[in-house]
Amino acid sequence: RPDNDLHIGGIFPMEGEGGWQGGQACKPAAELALADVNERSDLLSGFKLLLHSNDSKCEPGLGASVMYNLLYNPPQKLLLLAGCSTVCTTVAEAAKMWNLMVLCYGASSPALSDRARFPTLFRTHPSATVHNPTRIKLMQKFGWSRIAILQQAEEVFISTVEDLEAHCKKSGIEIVTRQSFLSDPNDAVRNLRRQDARVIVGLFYVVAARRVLCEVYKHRLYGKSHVWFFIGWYEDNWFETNLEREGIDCTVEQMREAAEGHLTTEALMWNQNANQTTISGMTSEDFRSRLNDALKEAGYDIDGERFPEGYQEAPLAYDAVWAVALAFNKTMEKLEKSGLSLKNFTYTNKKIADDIYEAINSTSFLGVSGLVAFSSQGDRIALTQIEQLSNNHYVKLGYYDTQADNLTWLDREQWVGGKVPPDRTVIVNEL
Ligand SMILES: CC1(C)CO[C@@H](CC(=O)O)CN1
Repeated sequence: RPDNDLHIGGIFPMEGEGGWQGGQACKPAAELALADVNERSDLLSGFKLLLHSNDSKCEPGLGASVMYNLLYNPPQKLLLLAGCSTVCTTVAEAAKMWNLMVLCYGASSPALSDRARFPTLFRTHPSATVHNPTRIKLMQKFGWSRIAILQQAEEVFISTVEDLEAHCKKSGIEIVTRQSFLSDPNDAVRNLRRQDARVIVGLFYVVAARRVLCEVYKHRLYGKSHVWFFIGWYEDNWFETNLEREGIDCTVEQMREAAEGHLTTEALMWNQNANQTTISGMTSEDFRSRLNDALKEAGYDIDGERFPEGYQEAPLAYDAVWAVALAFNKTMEKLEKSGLSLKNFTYTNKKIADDIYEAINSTSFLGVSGLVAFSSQGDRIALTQIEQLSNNHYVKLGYYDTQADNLTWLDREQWVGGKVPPDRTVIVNEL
């Protein structure tokens, strides 16, 4: 092998039953970025970045064996890219033993924000807790200080709720009840009615969300006296599809009626300013058309049935490769001063690993996913977007920059009863 190649490992969830198969769009996106950074003569001074990847199926065990094979088969790898929270947890917990940085492009679990367990983890995918300051900001904007929480009993939602509770406590927002369910939300929704919950934050995967919405319809926990916060990364028509297949005993009309007016929050993964040139020279829309071509090449049909999973997160994988290239570039410049290069890295060389860590830690560039920068826990710092479902389609209500505490509001919200629903029963004294 020529010795001016720098090698990294890539662990992508391509197929598999459970979890997220986001590697389908994220792997092509990462490969686009590799081609782009290797084109740049001003990056990596003559070295080429090569990606060696395998499928984890979003299974931690398979992810571990893929990692083992990447590490114990030449050439030596300098860093690992990975997707899926479960796989990133396993890979990032082990990687420190080989002094390897791990860059996760598809991991939302709040548990990963832990430098003690994951000292070399960085992620271009924001943690699920990124929604919480936005939820609080909206509650303060609409004067809601009495809320309820309904969650599915899954690790990512349990730790997100713990973070939300801490934010509520700090902001003086009372949580009247926190209901959780494993797969049948019936009792939990009934308890919300009993507690007269009016503003409810819902945290569950999309299949559970359909079951919740039908129960909400049955218990009449919707309309002019209730506000729901749902997660914003479900498909746009999530509340009216798969009803038969999943045994939902509500009609499309009933689901639409119950869903009308709900709010959603989500992390922004595509740079909003569509004609802003990013570090690669592309705008995010240029990236979209190149990605679409690459996906068609790979046999996907982005207008039809074979839509690739991970399309939404593809900018995170593209920018993860740029973050690696820029960090390696910075590290090479530093190493050259002492006559060394990244070719001197070995799995036992903590010194060079620390240089790479420092370089990634100080990342700051405009990527197709927006500004790429990491918190001290290695978490992606990201903007969030707020939408509302009005007449069966999502309307953008605004954006929130947590770091700057800046809410951009478009004044498009509509309320079923014509005014902001109160967070509790209001007793009107007849004068
Ligand atoms: C927004 C979503 C769908 C959250 O889960 C991520 C996958 C994971 O955390 O395992 C991918 N992106």
